Amino acid sequence: MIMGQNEVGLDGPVRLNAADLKSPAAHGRGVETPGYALDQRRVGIVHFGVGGFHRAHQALYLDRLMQQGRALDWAICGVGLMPFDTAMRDALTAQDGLYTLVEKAPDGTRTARVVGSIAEYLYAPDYPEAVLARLADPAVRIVSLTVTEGGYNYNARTGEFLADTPEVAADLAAGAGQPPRTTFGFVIEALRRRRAAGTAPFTVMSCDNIQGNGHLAQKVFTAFADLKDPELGTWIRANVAFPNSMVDRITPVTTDADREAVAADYGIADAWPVVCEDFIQWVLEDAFPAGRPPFEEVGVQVVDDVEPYELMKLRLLNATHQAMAYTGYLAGYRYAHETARDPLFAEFFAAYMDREATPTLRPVPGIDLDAYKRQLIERFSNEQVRDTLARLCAESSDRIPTWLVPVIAHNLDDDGGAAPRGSVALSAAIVASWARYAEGVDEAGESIEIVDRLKDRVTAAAARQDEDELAFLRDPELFGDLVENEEFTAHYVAALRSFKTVGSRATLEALSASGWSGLV
Ligand SMILES: NC(=O)c1ccc[n+]([C@@H]2O[C@H](COP(=O)([O-])OP(=O)(O)OC[C@H]3O[C@@H](n4cnc5c(N)ncnc54)[C@H](O)[C@@H]3O)[C@@H](O)[C@H]2O)c1
Ligand SMILES: O=P(O)(O)OC[C@@H](O)[C@@H](O)[C@H](O)[C@H](O)CO
Repeated sequence: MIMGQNEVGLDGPVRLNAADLKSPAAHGRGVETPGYALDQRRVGIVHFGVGGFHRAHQALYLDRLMQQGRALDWAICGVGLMPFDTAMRDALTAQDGLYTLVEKAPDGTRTARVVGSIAEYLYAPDYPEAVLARLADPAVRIVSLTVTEGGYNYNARTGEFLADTPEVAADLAAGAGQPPRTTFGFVIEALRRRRAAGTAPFTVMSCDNIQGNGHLAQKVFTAFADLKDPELGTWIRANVAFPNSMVDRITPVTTDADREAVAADYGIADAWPVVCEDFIQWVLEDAFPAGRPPFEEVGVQVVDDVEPYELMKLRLLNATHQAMAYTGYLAGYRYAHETARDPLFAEFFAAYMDREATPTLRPVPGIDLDAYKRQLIERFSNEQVRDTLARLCAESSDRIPTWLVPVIAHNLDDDGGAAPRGSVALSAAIVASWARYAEGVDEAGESIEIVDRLKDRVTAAAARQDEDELAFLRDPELFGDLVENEEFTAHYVAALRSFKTVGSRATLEALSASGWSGLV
C-alpha cells in the first residue's frame, strides 16, 4: 500500500520498501527519507560485512551525498558470507536495501532517517557467481570491508596470514570453477578475472578497527594471492590500492526493543534498523586510483597520513572499551554507560588513557587530546545508546592483542630514555581483568557466556591460573613474550590476585589509592 503524505504509521507501522517510499509518507513522523530516485542508484561499491557499523557509518556518508543528488553511481552492493548473514539477507532484500538509522544524543534528542545507499544485498553462498560478476564489473571501483578483526585471518601480534584455517585452506585448495567461501577467495578470484579481462582493479578499503587496516588488508590479500597464483600476487602488489582509515561511531547490536521503538516512534516496520550514538568520524587515506565518491564534502577527513588518528582512536577509545568491559562486567554492570558513569571506573579509564596510552601517541593534527579523552568519557556515558558490555567483552583474543598489547610493548620498550615511557600497571590490570573474566563466572556467581573464537584455549588457560598464576599469559600468539617481562608480570600477578580475592571494585579502589601506579 502506498500511503499519502503524513499518513504513515497512523494506522500502524508502514512496511519499509522502495514502493512505499515513492510517496513521501514517512515524513509524517519526522523521518528523513531518500530524496533521490532509488531506481537511479548504480552499484559502484561492493561491501563485505554489512552489519550495524557499516550501516551507521559508510552507508550513511554515501546517503548524505546521494541526498544532494550526487554519487548515485557509488551505491553499495552488500555481501554476506557467514551462516548468520541469512538474517540480513532476508531483512534487506525485503526492504530493497532500505533501513532506518536512529542517532541518539546524550540529551535524549533522536534523529531518524531511512538510508538508501545500499542498492542490493547478495548472500554469497546463495549466489557466488553473482557476487563474482559484481566484483568483476568495471563499474565497481571500491571493495570495502567491515568483516571484524577476525575476518583478516591473521596473527594480531606478528601480522602473519594464517593460511591453514579451515575455510581459507579450502579456498586455497579449490580448483577452477569451485565457488569461493571467504572474502579472500572472492576478492582474489575477482581480481584475477579483472586482470584477465584488462579491467582496472578496484581499491580495497578496510574500515575495520585495526591499526594500519589498509596495510594489513594488503598483506593478507596478497599473501592469499601469492599462495593461489604468485603472478597474480605480484600484479596485486603493483596495481591494487589499500587505503588506511580510522573509523568511529559507537554502534551497539540492534535489539527487539529498538525495532519496537522504530515502529512506535516513527511508524516504520523495519526488520533490522540501526541505532547509534550521534558522534561520527572517518579519517581516510587518499589512495583511490580507481576514483572515489567526494566523501570530504560530507564530513570525511581525507588525509595523506592516517596513522596518528588511528593510534589515537584505537588506543584511547577501543583499548579503554577493553578496560571497561571485564572490570565492569565482573562488578555487575551490564551496560557501558553504567560503568562510565561510576566515578571510580571513569577515573580508572582516565588514568589508563593519561598514564599509559597517551605516551605512545604522536601529535594528532587538529586534535586536542585532553578534550578528545574527556569527550570519550562523555560518549561512553551516553545512556541513550545502551551499548552492552557483552558486545565489548566478545572476541577478546582479537581485541586485546590488537589494541592493548602494542601499548604495553611500547611502554616496556627501553629506548634509553629517548621518548617518555608510560607505566604498564593499568594495562596489566586490564589483561588480568580479562584473565579473571575468562574463568567464566562473575562476582555474583553467575556464569558468563564467553564469545571468542579462541574460547576453548583462553578458558582452559584461565582454569589453570590457580596453580600457575601466569598460565593465561603463556600464549605467544596473544601476548608474545610478555610472560618473560618481570615488570609486567609483577603488576599482572598483583592485579590478578586482587581481582580473584577482593573483586573488581576493590581492585580499582586499591589502584586509585596507589595513585594509579599499581599494586606492587
Ligand atoms: N560497532 C561499532 O561500534 C564499530 C565502530 C567502528 C568500527 N567497527 C568495525 O566494524 C566491525 C563490524 O562491527 P559491527 O558492529 O558492524 O558488527 P556486526 O556483527 O553487526 O557485523 C559484522 C559483519 O562482519 C561479518 N563477518 C564477521 N566475520 C567475518 C568473516 N570472517 N568473513 C567475512 N565476514 C565476516 C558478519 O557476517 C557481519 O556481516 C567491527 O569488528 C569493527 O572492526 C565497529
Ligand atoms: O567492533 P570491534 O570489535 O572492533 O570493537 C568493539 C568496540 O570497541 C568498537 O566497536 C567501538 O564501539 C567502536 O570502535 C567505536 O567507533
